[in-house]
Amino acid sequence: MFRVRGREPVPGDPIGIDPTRAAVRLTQVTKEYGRGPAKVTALDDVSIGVAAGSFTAVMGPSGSGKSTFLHCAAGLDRPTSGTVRLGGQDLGELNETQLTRFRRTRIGFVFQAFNLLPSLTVEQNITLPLRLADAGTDHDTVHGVTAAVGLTGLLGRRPAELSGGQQQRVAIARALITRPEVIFADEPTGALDPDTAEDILALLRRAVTDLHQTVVMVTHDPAAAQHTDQVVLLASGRVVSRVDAPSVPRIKDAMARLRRTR
Ligand SMILES: Nc1ncnc2c1ncn2[C@@H]1O[C@H](COP(=O)(O)OP(=O)(O)OP(=O)(O)O)[C@@H](O)[C@H]1O
Repeated sequence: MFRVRGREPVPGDPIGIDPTRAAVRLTQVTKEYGRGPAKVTALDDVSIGVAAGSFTAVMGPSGSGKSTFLHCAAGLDRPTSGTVRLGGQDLGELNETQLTRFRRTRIGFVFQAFNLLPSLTVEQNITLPLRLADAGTDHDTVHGVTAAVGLTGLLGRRPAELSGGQQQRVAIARALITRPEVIFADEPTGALDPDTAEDILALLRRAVTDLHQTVVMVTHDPAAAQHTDQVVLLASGRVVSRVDAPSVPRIKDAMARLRRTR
């Protein structure tokens, strides 16, 4: 992701990634909250590309802009300036209705709190994005996805009848069902015990490796981030560092270096 090896960024092409390989591409994105003395620059001129079929972790200290990055990249919020392209679509060109439809059909979301609808069965939760998009629910696709996430046999249950790890599997299946351009995951293992968290991260890894999905995950946890292909470190709203082929020691080292320079 980001820079093709050996290629330096050039003016007008701040990212240096082959655009045909970018699933998400932010160009000079700034996000400000408030005005005047109360103004906060949560993202500060961020240019970054995420290659299709990659697994990326976004890390950084509290308040560094991780959630804002995720919200802007996923079309949940609009940048103050700059452009976000997802699957070739400039999100700034879409009105609110179009953007909502785009999110439903082209983007998958996985949250720490699972965000399942309690009154729906597992199967109904998983197929909800298809029904919201007026798309047909093909039986083979539903069963393929539920088997891939290990939920076979649980389709008739309701979320309250599942463990936390099983609920997160439902959320991941729901994110996968539309085969989105990108799945954005916000602390997806934050509410899980370490063993269950490992299972969920392995599942996200398989979504990338076997199903060729693109996953962007915000996390505080180096143990979670080591499952990814690259870690992007944010500080004060800027991308300050990147760790390829991350391991826990390499991530901790990069974070320690970041703390020393702040
Ligand atoms: N709606 C908002 N209004 C005003 N300021 C905001 C708003 N949302 C975020 N901020 C500010 O923007 C900055 C970045 O916040 P953000 O939530 O993106 O950081 P974060 O890295 O996700 O933090 P954390 O790890 O604590 O969740 C912070 O200074 C925060 O206070």
